[in-house]
Amino acid sequence: MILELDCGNSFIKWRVLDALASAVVSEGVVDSNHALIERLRIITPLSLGNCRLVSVRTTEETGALIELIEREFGIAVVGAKPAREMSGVRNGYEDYERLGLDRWLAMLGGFHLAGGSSCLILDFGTAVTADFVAAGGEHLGGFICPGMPLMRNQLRTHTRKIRYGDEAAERALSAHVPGRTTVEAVERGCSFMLRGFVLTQVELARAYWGDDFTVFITGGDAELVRGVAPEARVVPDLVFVGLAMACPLS
Ligand SMILES: Nc1ncnc2c1ncn2[C@@H]1O[C@H](COP(=O)(O)OP(=O)(O)O)[C@@H](O)[C@H]1O
Ligand SMILES: CC(C)(COP(=O)(O)O)[C@@H](O)C(=O)NCCC(=O)O
Ligand SMILES: [K+]
Repeated sequence: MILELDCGNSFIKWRVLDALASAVVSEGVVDSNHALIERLRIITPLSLGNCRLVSVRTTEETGALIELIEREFGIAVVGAKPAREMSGVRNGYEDYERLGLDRWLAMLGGFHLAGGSSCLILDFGTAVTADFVAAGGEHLGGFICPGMPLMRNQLRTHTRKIRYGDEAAERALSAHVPGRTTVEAVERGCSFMLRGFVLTQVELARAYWGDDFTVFITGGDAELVRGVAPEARVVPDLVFVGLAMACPLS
């Protein structure tokens, strides 16, 4: 079996594939290395052969996780590395190593799923990112802005009177009418910021490519913007699609 990990700034997304990498055996989201190990230990039968991962965390943090997995399961861990060019996509950053690896893999995955035509990749995690890949594979660059967790936490930390818990936040997002409580006003307001971001990015893609492009939406908060661009493909495992391309096993 193959263990796949996507280590973002807030959460570790994990999944276990069967030995042929043809089916997902188990998957989930955890908030710490410890929770990951605990969660994996209860999968039976578990016979991991190898592990591939992508991380946007520090070298130290990523190294510690790799060491932990190697020790715990006795398997080799392969980490995705930055590249100037891969699978037909050319990294557009002035310094290609500075581009977030999660963005890079989502681009590889998106370009592949789009069959090599132009695509716009939107990722709604701790941060929100947009990346533009033209037909032919040239990465034009992208945008980074705060995601839902950062926006709501900024309001909670930098104002005196915006205070609410996670459960109220979740309830508030069941509708999009103007809020009549603080939690509704903030959660729905931030959600509209994300939705507005989708629209402006799609507008920019249209200016470049007319109607000839595919929009991909991924990341933990993808559901908040689903439906804003009805033509968009919501692909929760887009980073994993790219991870398999960047780190083939065997
Ligand atoms: N099952 C889930 N577990 C944890 N967070 C989730 C889940 N589903 C949606 N989310 C939301 O996803 C966001 C984090 O997205 P994610 O892509 O995991 O971020 P990152 O890659 O930066 O760690 C948070 O706002 C969180 O509330
Ligand atoms: C932009 C990001 C913070 C997004 O991380 P995430 O929200 O997925 O945790 C990450 O891709 C990153 O650290 N990138 C390096 C900076 C850059 O891409 O320019
Ligand atoms: K991410």
